[in-house]
Amino acid sequence: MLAVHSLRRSALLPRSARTRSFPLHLINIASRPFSTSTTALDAKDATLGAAYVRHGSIASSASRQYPPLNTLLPDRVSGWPTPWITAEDFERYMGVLNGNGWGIRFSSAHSKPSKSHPSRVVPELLKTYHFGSDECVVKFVEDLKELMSEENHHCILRVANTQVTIYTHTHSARPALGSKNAPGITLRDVRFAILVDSLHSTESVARDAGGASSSHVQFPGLTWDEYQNSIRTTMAPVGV
Ligand SMILES: C[C@H](O)[C@H](O)[C@H]1CNC2=NC(N)=NC(=O)C2=N1
Repeated sequence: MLAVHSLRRSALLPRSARTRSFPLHLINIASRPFSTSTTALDAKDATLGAAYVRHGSIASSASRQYPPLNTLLPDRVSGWPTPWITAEDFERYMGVLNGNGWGIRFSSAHSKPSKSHPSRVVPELLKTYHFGSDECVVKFVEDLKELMSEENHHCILRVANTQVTIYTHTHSARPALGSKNAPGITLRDVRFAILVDSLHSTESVARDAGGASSSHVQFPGLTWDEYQNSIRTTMAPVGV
């Protein structure tokens, strides 16, 4: 596990070696068919790995076309706690995010226990990126660090050789219908995920063969009802 804020800049590539600076130049991410598989992710993260399916191997009987991710970037969110995504947000963003390799999981791995939320289980967006070299991983992580600072939004990174998994949820958040604050997925996470994808695409373009690779793991898509159901069964103690 690698918390980005623990990375020392000196351990990373020098600024002069970098090919991109903010603001982000969003490039087209081609819209691709997305399988509307209704397989729910297991609420326990231990079994989640079993739900991983290689991109392209999911049956595409009910595929839909979604607009390119970069046309969907939500505006910067202000204010805390941030509301959880609504059914409308879910419909608008989750299909296309899922089609681009993002999944939702419920996990207690990245949240602290509190009186109002003893189970610590939190929904989070996650995606695994594969890179062609260590240098690309370092470059990606450095750019991520900058993105987190720009967005004032902090994710968890897991780096395993040339594979980087990103997990994002909003700590200071509020269920749409609940009265108590509880961490969850908000438009901050959706926006962050889209920006990370554009970052990765930019890295791919900036680097020649042997650089970033666009291959990713495809998660099964969740319906809004399945998402709500998982929230109810895993986060019941917070009264949502
Ligand atoms: C005060 C500061 O803006 C907050 O602590 C921000 C920082 N980064 C954050 N990142 C995430 N993921 N969730 C938050 O609630 C959050 N809060």
